[in-house]
Amino acid sequence: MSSVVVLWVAPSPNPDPMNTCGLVRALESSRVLSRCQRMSNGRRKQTTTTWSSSVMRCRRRSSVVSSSLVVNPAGEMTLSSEEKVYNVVLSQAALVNKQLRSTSPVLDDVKKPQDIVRPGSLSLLGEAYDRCGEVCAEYAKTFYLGTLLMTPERRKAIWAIYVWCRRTDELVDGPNASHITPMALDRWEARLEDLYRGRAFDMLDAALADTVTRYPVDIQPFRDMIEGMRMDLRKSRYNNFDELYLYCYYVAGTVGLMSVPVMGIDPKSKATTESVYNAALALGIANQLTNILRDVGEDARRGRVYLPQDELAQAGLSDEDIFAGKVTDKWRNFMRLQLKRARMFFDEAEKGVTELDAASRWPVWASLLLYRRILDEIEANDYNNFTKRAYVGKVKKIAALPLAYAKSVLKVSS
Ligand SMILES: CC(C)=CCC/C(C)=C/CC/C(C)=C/CC/C(C)=C/[C@@H]1[C@@H](COP(=O)(O)OP(=O)(O)O)[C@]1(C)CC/C=C(\C)CC/C=C(\C)CCC=C(C)C
Ligand SMILES: [Mn+2]
Repeated sequence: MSSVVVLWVAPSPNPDPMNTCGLVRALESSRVLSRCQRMSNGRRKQTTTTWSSSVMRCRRRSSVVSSSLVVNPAGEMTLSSEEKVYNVVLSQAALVNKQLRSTSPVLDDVKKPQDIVRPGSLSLLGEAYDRCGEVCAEYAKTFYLGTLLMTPERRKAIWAIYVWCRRTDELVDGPNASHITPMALDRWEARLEDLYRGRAFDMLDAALADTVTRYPVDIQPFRDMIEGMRMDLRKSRYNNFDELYLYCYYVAGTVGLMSVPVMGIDPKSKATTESVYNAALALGIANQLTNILRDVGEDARRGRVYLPQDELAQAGLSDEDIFAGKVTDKWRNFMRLQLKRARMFFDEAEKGVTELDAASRWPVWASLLLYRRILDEIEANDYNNFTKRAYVGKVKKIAALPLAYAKSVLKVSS
């Protein structure tokens, strides 16, 4: 298990049972707040941070240097989502440390024995990966183009992961979504466990089964993504940012953790593996927050509000305002803070992109720049995310690609 040291911090004499810690003050003070950052050996050091969440404000309210604790709806102190997720980051980083940063031959060059002894299955596997590439090209053209810069082995592995994620998302978001039950998700998870044991159900699973034998990709983020889909089935409101953070980790932060072992870390990088994983997690969270802010109206029409209820209340807003869909000054102010937080996660992510293997940086930069642009478009729409979909036009999209390329070559962050 992970070596994270869970600091027990005495609860404040007057804990906030509703966890109503808000975003405003957290953002105001985020640059000076101390955050308990973990070091690669599992110890922690105090450092200044730009991260912000209502959780942090709770920590301060506890009048301690730092706490990993929040108060749950039953009024009990419990580990914050950030802390729970960090345990996954640590175990994934440990797994990768063992393999990616060892002096063993580059994984790309390793021929798996079964490829040599079973040539028949090799071509089947080849077909499976090709199909993954086609699906990827169909659903995410820009991203697919980016993967073409990667080495052939890495590109195929990323396609296989992409396809598994896309299929998982389609279960709850696709045309058959209304028939999906928790039991169906249990079956999907059983299939995942099987493929990790080398027993693939279909050819797309077979591609992933092969990928996970080639790269140190832990199963936990995959399980967690399925958990996120379960959460989506049973929950349509989020009391606070801590709850939302966990959801964002499940459905998107996991993608970052799955991808880095394949994309690789620059052998010249001085960053800790853990910090790169943290950045990958941040990019997933940033993307999902952006997705949520873009789709407020669309989600509301499905009866869903992914915005933290306590922050809405603090802004003088409620679900009714969202269903009414009127852009008021209250809404604009609320949105400004939400955008600010999403941008902070993008900033955190940027620090890690430059540490990735050179050939993997471009698609990540492209995806980061393009997704972050959606936030600018929400502003340009005067925060009307009820009836206008923030969209990055083709010209802007194309213009972002050489910029992404330059950033990946020059190894700079903005
Ligand atoms: C280069 C790159 C982007 C690699 C990721 C490849 C990959 C495996 C993607 C899978 C994405 C996927 C299908 C996820 C399923 C859940 C889901 C749909 C999440 C939402 C994505 C946006 O998709 P879309 O706009 O199509 O949403 P709709 O379904 O239409 O609503 C998400 C918002 C999140 C996806 C999360 C990422 C792409 C995380 C990327 C992070 C990394 C690749 C880590 C990079 C490393 C460092 C160090 C920064
Ligand atoms: Mn979706």
